This record gives sequence, structure tokens and C-alpha cells, in this order.
Amino acid sequence: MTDQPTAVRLRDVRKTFSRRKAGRKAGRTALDGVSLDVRPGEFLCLLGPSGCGKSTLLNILAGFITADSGEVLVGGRPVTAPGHDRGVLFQTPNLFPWLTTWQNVLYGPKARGDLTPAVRDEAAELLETVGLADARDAYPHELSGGMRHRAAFARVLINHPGVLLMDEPFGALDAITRAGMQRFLLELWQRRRTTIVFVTHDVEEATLLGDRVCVLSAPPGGTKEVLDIDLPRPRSYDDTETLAFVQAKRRIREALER
Ligand SMILES: Nc1ncnc2c1ncn2[C@@H]1O[C@H](COP(=O)(O)OP(=O)(O)OP(=O)(O)O)[C@@H](O)[C@H]1O
Repeated sequence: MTDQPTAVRLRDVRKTFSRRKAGRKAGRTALDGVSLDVRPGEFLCLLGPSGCGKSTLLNILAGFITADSGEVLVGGRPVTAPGHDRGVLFQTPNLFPWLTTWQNVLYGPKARGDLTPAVRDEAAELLETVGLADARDAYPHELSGGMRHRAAFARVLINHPGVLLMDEPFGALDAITRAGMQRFLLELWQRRRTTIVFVTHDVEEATLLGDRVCVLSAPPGGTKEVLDIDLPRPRSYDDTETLAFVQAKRRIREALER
């Protein structure tokens, strides 16, 4: 049997954070054996109870921290540090407050000495795509929450990451803005088919967005179950009221509670 190509490969990933407790060394195990393959172009949601290590896993994939043991491959290469092959989006968009939308988007190419006319054209196109063409000269504090998220998207997408790593990106948004961002993300993914690993603790969000949902067990996290969401694409928020959606959501909730 030949191996399927994988965009992300995790094998028995473990991580314990050490800390001092009453003068003695103690440890908190965040991940206790996570194994998972993410296929190229797949939208994979990571779901689990609070503290099960979702952000830890994402930070390991991003290269911000290292696993104690196990295999962590992105695009077939071991992750040893952050890199432009992975775009990371957090709950709080990390835009530079002293730069305009346009300057924020071009920050990566500029830092790499890659500010060509073609890249500028692409930045302009991306700002159109994310609906921020009119806000190119605005500073982050002049943008709404949703606009800041879209600017952060454009800033990541200009680097053409092979994998997008998203850590509860819409968790802090109000319900309407959040639904708008979910729609935006679905449309974007439908067009670009970038591999996405999306952390959420919201079962409905995972059902709406994911091709598959990886449910992590209660802390310390390990892979509990991986479920297929075989709802038709393209999906929209209206689908959340269909019987098939409600059934898929129930299957995930049951896996979470098992
Ligand atoms: N830098 C750190 N130092 C020490 N412990 C940490 C550190 N980062 C995370 N932990 C611990 O690791 C465990 C997993 O944390 P993590 O943030 O990855 O969970 P999570 O599933 O993302 O939680 P939530 O859904 O609440 O955001 C927790 O017990 C947390 O306290």
C-alpha cells in the first residue's frame, strides 16, 4: 500500500510544559500522543474541550514551540521553526498598529526583499478580494473587528502559505460578524483550496466549515476520533438548518461527550 500524500503529518506528538511548584519541578502534560494526517486542500477542524491542547498543537505546527517527542511534518518537511509555508491567524488579528492596511499586507514581501510590481498588483487584488480596497490607507484602529480579520487574512495570503493555521480566529467576534467571516472563509477556501487546520470549540462552526473534524480527548489531549463531514459543498449558513447538518452536528457532539 502506498502512502497518501499529506499536507500535515502528526505522529504520537507529546508535549509537557515544565514549571516550578512549591520550589519543586512539576510538569503539565498538554498533549499525550496526537496522531493525524491532513490531506492537501483539506479543511480540517480541531475540536476539543478547554485545555485539551488545541492551541499547543497549533503552536507546534506553526513552529513557535517544539514537541517533546513524535513526528511533525508540514509539506513532508519536519517543522523546526516558523516559516512562510505556514500562515497563522489568531483570535486577535496581529496587525502592526503603526502601519496602514496596505503596508501591513506588504510587510512580509518587503521583509523578504520581494516588493516587485507583481507583488504590489497581487496585494491590490487581495484587498479587492477581502473587500478592503477602500480601506488600504486606514490604520488598524480605524477598521472594524471583521475588517481587521480580513486585513490579517490578506497579509497571510500574500505569502502563499501551503497551510493556513487558524486558532479560534472568530472566537471574539459578535454573532453577525462571525457568520460573515465564516462565509468569507468558505468562499475563499472554495476558490483557493489552501489546506486549513482550524481550531475551534464550537461544534456548529466545525460542522459548517470542516471536511473532517479531529476530536481531541479531555486534557491531556490525544486523538480521540476523526469524523468525516460529508455535507455537500459549497456550504452556507442556511445549511445549518437542514436535517443533514443537525445530524452531523449531533455525531460530533456525541464524539466529544463520549
Ligand atoms: N506556555 C505554557 N506554559 C505552561 N503551561 C501551558 C503553556 N501553554 C499551555 N499550557 C497548558 O497546556 C494545557 C493545554 O493548553 P492549550 O492552550 O493548548 O489548550 P486549548 O485546548 O487550546 O484550550 P482553550 O480551548 O481553553 O483555548 C493547559 O493545561 C495549559 O495550562
